[in-house]
Amino acid sequence: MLQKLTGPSLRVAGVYLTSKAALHLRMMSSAAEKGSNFFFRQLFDTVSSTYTYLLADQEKKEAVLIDPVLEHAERDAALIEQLGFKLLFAMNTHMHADHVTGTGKLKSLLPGTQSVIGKASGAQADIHLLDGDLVSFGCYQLLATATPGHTNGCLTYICHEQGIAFTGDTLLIRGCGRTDFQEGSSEGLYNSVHSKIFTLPDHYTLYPAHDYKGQTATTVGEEKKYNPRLTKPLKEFIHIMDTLNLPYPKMIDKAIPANKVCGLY
Ligand SMILES: N[C@@H](CCC(=O)N[C@@H](CSS)C(=O)NCC(=O)O)C(=O)O
Ligand SMILES: [Fe+2]
Repeated sequence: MLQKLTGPSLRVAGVYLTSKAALHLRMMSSAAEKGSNFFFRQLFDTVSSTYTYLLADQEKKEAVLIDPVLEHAERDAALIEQLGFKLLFAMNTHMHADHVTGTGKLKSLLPGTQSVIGKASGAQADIHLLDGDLVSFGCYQLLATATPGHTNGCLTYICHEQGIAFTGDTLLIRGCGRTDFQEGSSEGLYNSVHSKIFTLPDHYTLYPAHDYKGQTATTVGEEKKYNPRLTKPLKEFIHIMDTLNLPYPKMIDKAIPANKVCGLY
């Protein structure tokens, strides 16, 4: 289920929740104290070093998949079926440049699944999210939070009930997404991270879309202290980003047109 944040709101960790969402959050906090039925699995693509995340409510059996890779759509669908979950949403954090998304293929492998991406990405999908939209699965919610900079349409998905966030390529472990293509903006990325991610509680665990060194997760507190780029003043950050000299992603000319149509090209 997709909800919009409207009406009275409560500020929690730098974001505004409607009174309904805030009530839900308080209910979930007490549920977590009693024991959680939250399912979490981090999956990996060795070719593009992409992480895919399967989240589910194990009682209600409703699941979401974040940043699936086309070549692993069968693997992911088989896992979801084995676990008895219903995949509600196959979601992207942004329009990827380094791999083709599996969202379109998952829709045909698991009928009833809806594809989801940020509206500002310019990509096709069943559901286009705006900043502040809530994506529900079972008794859990992901708060879509606009974090432009790596691309215009980048979203960070925050699950306040679990104290976790999926940062896509906006914030990588001890790094961040490059800003030299897809309408990238170093200043935009810096502001997104400082206003939307570094304002979350220090203990929140952050899961990126990629890691190239075998690292799996980080926390807000760690990145605020040790991120070698984002701990610097804005001017220095922009200089770092301007002089990264990263090679052009090998798949970009194929991936972007394919990802505009959910990987179905
Ligand atoms: N070599 C890889 C691409 C590596 C790359 O550019 N990664 C992106 C995220 S995927 S759009 C990035 O933002 N990297 C930042 C960094 O500091 O590494 C390929 O050819 O696909
Ligand atoms: Fe990216």
